[in-house]
Amino acid sequence: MSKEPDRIFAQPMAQVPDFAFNEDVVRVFPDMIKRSVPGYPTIVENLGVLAAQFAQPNSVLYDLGSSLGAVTQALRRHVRTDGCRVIAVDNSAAMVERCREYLNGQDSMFQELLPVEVIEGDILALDFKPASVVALNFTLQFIAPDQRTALLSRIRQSLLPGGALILSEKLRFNDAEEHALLTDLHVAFKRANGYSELEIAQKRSAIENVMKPDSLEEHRERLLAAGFSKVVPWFQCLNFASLIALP
Ligand SMILES: C[S@@+](CC[C@H](N)C(=O)[O-])C[C@H]1O[C@@H](n2cnc3c(N)ncnc32)[C@H](O)[C@@H]1O
Ligand SMILES: O=C(O)C(=O)C[C@]1(C(=O)O)C=C[C@@H](O)C=C1
Repeated sequence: MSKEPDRIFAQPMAQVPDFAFNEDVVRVFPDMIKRSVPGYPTIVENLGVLAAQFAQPNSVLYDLGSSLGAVTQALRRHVRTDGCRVIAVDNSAAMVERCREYLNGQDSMFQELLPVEVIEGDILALDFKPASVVALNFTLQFIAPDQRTALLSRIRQSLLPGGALILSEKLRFNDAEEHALLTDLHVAFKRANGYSELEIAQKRSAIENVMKPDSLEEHRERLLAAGFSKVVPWFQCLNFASLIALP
């Protein structure tokens, strides 16, 4: 994986453009996401551990909004179920190209990994195959809010008995004091990881139009409305959380 440090927002910008998963972001993405999302390495590795418990023989494991394939690689490290294959989907051409390179690297280092297909495409237009594990790792927050229930319903329809959706998201909080505290602590986390006040402020304006976090309550209600029967949070670090949703 690229070790290039994220300096995308380090210089003052006259106008901060909306955040996009372009070439510049792809180059620094491993560094950016690790320094921006508290608990990210723990979530990714354990997503593989969880997936191994839900994987059903001869089914598909989806990594939706796969970026550079960190989740796909974790699925391939942990899932040993017969006949499973991974389908990773992302609509950023730059991400998909680099993701394929990294997965070729994983294939050359390890034997007997699950087969994987990386699709460049919109997850809203995906024709889902019967799946036992679907991972949405910090992807739903970038989907237009009015499209989210329909997407989750389609995922629910594709899930086999015994399977699970694993959904990780940045959260907002309905309680203003809780929201302010966890937002401040997230800023402290970024500062501790070497981001300047300018970088933090410019990144905030870049993502505010494109990334719309929901509260835990909204996630729970929407997942139930989409047909899931049970929603179990398994991880939270500051304002970032991951949930298991059972069909
Ligand atoms: C924060 S990143 C996901 C990080 C990744 N899952 C990981 O764990 O490293 C969000 C990704 O979702 C992708 N994305 C956003 N909207 C999408 C859509 N409609 N269809 C497919 N991919 C999408 C972006 O291109 C981006 O790569
Ligand atoms: O909230 C922030 O400041 C973030 O940087 C979060 C976040 C994310 O949650 O996906 C936003 C964009 C990048 O993909 C990396 C991290």
